[in-house]
Amino acid sequence: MLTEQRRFGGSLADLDAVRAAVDTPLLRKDFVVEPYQVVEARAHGADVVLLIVAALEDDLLHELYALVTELGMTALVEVHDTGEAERAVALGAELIGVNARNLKTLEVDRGVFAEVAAGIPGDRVTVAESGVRGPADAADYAAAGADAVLVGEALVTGAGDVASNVQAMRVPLGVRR
Ligand SMILES: O=C(O)c1ccccc1NCC(=O)[C@H](O)[C@H](O)COP(=O)(O)O
Repeated sequence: MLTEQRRFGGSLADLDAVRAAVDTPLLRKDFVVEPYQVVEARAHGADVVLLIVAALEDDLLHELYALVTELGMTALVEVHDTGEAERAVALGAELIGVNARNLKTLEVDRGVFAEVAAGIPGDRVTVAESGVRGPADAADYAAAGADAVLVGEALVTGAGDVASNVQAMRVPLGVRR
């Protein structure tokens, strides 16, 4: 759930509404830079908190990661390049997202996933984030080694309803490298 309001129009109220509606694990997707945002995420029912390496000095990244873990949640540690991936790996992050969207320009370059994921050990769960337009992009990310994809826009702009769009993006295990 996007809770970032200024650039992406999300809110904690949206998180509350979805928490009330589903039992599945919920990600708070926001620019988390303060411990209180982690506590707030827990209070609003999130199970996973996004930590964006590019936005966090190492000390703060470690502090927030420890707090997420202490509160019984999981951190999705997001990276955009190989240097950031090294920091995520050194942190001990088990769930690492490679975001193909440049957060400054908002442009997407799907090729970034394969480049960056090459430096992430196989015992970490990798998430390919952004730029999935449909099942073919999900399959391409899987073939490049992604364990999961994070999809936003295509779920609501795709041909079917959200549930059938999600279903269509499920990739058979054999497609993974
Ligand atoms: O991408 C981020 O790191 C991010 C952080 C905080 C708020 C919003 C952020 N990105 C925008 C999105 O959530 C995108 O919709 C998401 O990356 C999915 O991309 P797409 O499937 O291309 O809509």
